[in-house]
Amino acid sequence: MLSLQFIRENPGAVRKAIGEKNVSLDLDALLALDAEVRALKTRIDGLRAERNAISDSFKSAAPEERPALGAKAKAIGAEISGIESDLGEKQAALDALLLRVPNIPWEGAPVGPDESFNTVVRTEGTIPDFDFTPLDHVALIEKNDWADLARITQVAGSRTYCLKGRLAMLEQALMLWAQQRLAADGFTLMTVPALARPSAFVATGHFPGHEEEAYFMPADDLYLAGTGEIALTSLHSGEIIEADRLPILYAGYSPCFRREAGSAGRDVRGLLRVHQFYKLEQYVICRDDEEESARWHARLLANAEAMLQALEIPYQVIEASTGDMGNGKFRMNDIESWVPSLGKYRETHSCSTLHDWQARRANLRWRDEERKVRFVHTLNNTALASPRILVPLLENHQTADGRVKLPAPLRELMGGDYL
Ligand SMILES: Nc1ncnc2c1ncn2[C@@H]1O[C@H](COS(=O)(=O)NC(=O)[C@@H](N)CO)[C@@H](O)[C@H]1O
Repeated sequence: MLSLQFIRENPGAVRKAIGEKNVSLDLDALLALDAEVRALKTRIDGLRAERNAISDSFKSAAPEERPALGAKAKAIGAEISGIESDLGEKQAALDALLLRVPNIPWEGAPVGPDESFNTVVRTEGTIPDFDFTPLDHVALIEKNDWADLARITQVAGSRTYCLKGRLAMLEQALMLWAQQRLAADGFTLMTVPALARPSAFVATGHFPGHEEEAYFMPADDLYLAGTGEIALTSLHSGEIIEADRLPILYAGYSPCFRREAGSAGRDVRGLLRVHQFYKLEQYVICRDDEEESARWHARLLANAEAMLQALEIPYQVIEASTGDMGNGKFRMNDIESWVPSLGKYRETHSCSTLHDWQARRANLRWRDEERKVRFVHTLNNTALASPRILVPLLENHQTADGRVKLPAPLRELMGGDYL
């Protein structure tokens, strides 16, 4: 969310962001509502002042004047409550529109309505040149009995899986390895719940707009989050964080649930796109300073790239277009990992700077050195998301005999050179 003051003072920039991010929002209607709300508040203030003047004069008024004064004060009170109910409705309508105002994208973002306008920033790693016909991850799994991808669906429905044996162990080893790396880098590991209130989805910007992507439990008024970002963004809601506690660095580990409502027919084979997965999330709360946010964006991206380099997975870094980055983002870089069986790169990480857009929605504030209370900045990036990361890992490291050679950092944890 942007501040009303910023919107009033920069309507052109906001209108441009609405257009470049393909947001359906009538800014003129928002500004008109804002003017009406301000006019009603001014009117109420005037009437309250008038009523106060009457009550002040009441004491010194002659007895015969008092009934008329009382009647006037009563009439003013009735007029105020009439305006207040109108104000309440208009304020609610204004608040709903404010939640839809997109963040201003950084000037380096490719301008375009969707991911086809994303650009490749850099490509790292060597795409494997197999001297045999490589298998895809499903064939490798079936050959080695590393998961159940079929019978489990009679229990859990489509887009579900059950990792088995060494592959199940590898997922745990990968997560521990990534958690240890982030802990060594100053991030506090947090195992956060997927259960979350609707307000937590509003805070991140998932709601309004993406309600159909989340599983909902009406009896509890709870949703299942698709990312640990949701719990971490609202964890400190309502607090005023002291300057010396910033930056707060969390490594949020959680199960993630997504209905994939809009993905019918896409990635239906295997582990790329499932309803329940596990993610280690890099999350930063820092002071509202654009340079500091830019430094953390680079750090979160570098952390993820370093992991992919250690795992010897070829990848490319993507600069997200204005239409692909989403409402709340100032900047988003995805990392796409090479999937041999598809002959292309597929997204495995997503790194975002949001400035104070989430902080305003989550009421996340800090007290600066001059004791001024301000909204913080938030950032997030995937550290590892499994089982999707297993797809490039298995496929890039497969051998002619259908085994998988483990990248060096995992061999000790996995007790051997091969999965
Ligand atoms: N349905 C899914 N199945 C498997 N993995 C998924 C699914 N949806 C997302 N992911 C993984 O989770 C990563 C992050 O998802 S994201 O929506 O792009 N971004 C976020 O959730 C941010 N909080 C950064 O992690 C993706 O890059 C992908 O690796």
